[in-house]
Amino acid sequence: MPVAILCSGQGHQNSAMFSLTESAPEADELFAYCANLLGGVDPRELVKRESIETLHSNRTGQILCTLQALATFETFKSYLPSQIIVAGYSVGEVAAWGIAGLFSPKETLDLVARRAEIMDAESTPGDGLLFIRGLSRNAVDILCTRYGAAISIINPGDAFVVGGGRPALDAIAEAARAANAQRIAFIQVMVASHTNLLNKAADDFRDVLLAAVCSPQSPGVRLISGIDGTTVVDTRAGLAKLARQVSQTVLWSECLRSCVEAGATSFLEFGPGKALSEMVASSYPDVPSRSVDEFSSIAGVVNWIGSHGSP
Ligand SMILES: CC(C)(COP(=O)(O)OP(=O)(O)OC[C@H]1O[C@@H](n2cnc3c(N)ncnc32)[C@H](O)[C@@H]1OP(=O)(O)O)[C@@H](O)C(=O)NCCC(=O)NCCSC(=O)CC(=O)O
Repeated sequence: MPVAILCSGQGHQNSAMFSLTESAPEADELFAYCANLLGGVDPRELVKRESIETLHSNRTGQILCTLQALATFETFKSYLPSQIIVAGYSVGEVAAWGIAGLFSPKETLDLVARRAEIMDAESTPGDGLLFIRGLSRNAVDILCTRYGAAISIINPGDAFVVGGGRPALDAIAEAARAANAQRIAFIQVMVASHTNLLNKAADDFRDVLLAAVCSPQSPGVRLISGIDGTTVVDTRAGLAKLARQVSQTVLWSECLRSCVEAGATSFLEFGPGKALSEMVASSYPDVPSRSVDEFSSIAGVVNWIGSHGSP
């Protein structure tokens, strides 16, 4: 009974994001290592003392989200079934490669810090992401073309994330409202991820990835590629896609479909937040899905895994 692990993207960093893992001995080394990437401050302290804006700055946000996924995996990996599927949403895809064993946890954190720095170097203040639900793909494409933005992520159920500069996103939000979109929300992400504004960043990140130390994939793990929802079978081709996702649309609805077609009998989101597990609940109501963020104890997660993903 494979469990599909979903690694969250940026947008829901918060002061309590490490409340389950902060005392887990399995994750302690990772927190200590991460402090080196965060100006010497332990991330468990940092999330409590820094402003919400700082937690959502691009580099800090990418590192915190990746740490959350890796720390959660270290804490719960001995309870997971022998077969898992792993998919990452946006920056979560880098963490997914770490969970699949292709990068060590420390290498994964170093890579995500470089990814963020490279993206920041190609970004303009005001760049960001806008969520729109309730318009067709065609209607969103027309708005993007008209105002100079692009679809960053395709979620299930006529839900899209659009990326671009702030003036373009403001104009699209207004036009989407006029077109009676059901939900329009700015996401707390400071880069126009997965759009052609980051073409150069994708090229630069490819060079970083190809120079990284990559190990064979862990047995029993199926890793899903974000830009097309296919299973990674060839590491070099997969790395090229991991780089391209920086400037290319993420087909998240395809990723979820692939997980289900590969036999996922439950989904566990590693957080922060529960947006991905809620998307699963809407699209695949018969498949149990939860986020680790919804549990108040390690034992609660272990019990859930035990009843939804036996070996
Ligand atoms: C943007 C969001 C906050 C929007 O979520 P919301 O819940 O507010 O909005 P929603 O439209 O999904 O849901 C609103 C209500 O509508 C319901 N609802 C959802 N889909 C529906 C459908 N198809 N039909 C009818 N109702 C529906 C929901 O259950 C919910 O009900 P009810 O109100 O009853 O609950 C969320 O999608 C989110 O957190 N996404 C993750 C953040 C993200 O996209 N990050 C980008 C990462 S980029 C990144 O990481 C950059 C990088 O580094 O590369």
